[in-house]
Amino acid sequence: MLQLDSISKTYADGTQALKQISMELGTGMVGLLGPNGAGKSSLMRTIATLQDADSGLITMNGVCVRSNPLFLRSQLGYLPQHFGVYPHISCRALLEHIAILKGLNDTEQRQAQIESLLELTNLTKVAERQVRHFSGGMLQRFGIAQALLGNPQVLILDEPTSGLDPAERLRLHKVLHEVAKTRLLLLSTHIVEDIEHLCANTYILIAGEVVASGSTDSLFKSLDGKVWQGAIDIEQLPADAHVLTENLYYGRQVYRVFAESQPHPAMTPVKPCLQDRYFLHLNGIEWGEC
Ligand SMILES: Nc1ncnc2c1ncn2[C@@H]1O[C@H](COP(=O)(O)OP(=O)(O)OP(=O)(O)O)[C@@H](O)[C@H]1O
Repeated sequence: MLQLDSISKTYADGTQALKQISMELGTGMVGLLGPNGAGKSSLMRTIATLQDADSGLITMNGVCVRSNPLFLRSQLGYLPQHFGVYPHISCRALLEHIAILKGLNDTEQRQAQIESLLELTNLTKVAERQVRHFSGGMLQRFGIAQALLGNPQVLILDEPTSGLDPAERLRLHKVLHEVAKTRLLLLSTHIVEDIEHLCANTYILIAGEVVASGSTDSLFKSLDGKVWQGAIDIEQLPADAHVLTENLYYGRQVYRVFAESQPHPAMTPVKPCLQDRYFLHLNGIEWGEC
């Protein structure tokens, strides 16, 4: 549906935010996982046609998006990382206002769509409340409802779960899962659990580059037999063993380590997870299969 070929972007101050990004995106939820400053928002804004790339190709169903931005915009819903709302207006009235701006002119159809989006995002009961009284999670669900007005085939969400408490995050996950059944949903996040819960396919973006991509489970299953865990003195690790993460469990420092064979007698093999693969790249660990 949406294809990116070697997209690059350098800002006026010389920051190279995107380096030769290529992606093939079909229906369903696709995760874009990366740390702060990786280029996620730059990529989202570029795909959403809010800024142009310096080079490369973006096509939507075969149509060149960089030269026909309106073609994608007419099928696009976008929720930026930070979005503003008119605070002194009810949720329903604001959706109505945005729907009209989006050109939903048929009153009956517009209202039916608003009702179904309120339902989908669990906002029906609070629809008459002013959005300024909304919690962070409600505000994000409102953001998704407004992005879905007009039934776009592509939905881009930039870090929608940032700052939400665990219960709100799970509530939002349910909404996103539902929404992605019938469209492409590109989800940018630095939260590994978001991707684990939601995305069948993932791109890992670090310093403007896609360093890994594929089905989410294949990304970490390839580390099978190479991840070890234990509370050891890391000075005793051999040179070809690399610390992925260190965690405290009840005051004890426990390391997860990447190594082709058992790096220390006190380390046991553990099932790899997406976080292991993510930290492999974040820590700049060289591995032949990356
Ligand atoms: N308008 C801009 N002008 C100059 N540099 C920019 C601009 N926007 C982003 N950058 C820089 O580009 C790089 C990528 O930033 P971007 O916001 O795309 O990353 P991100 O992965 O979304 O990070 P975060 O999660 O912190 O928002 C960073 O070094 C950032 O400082």
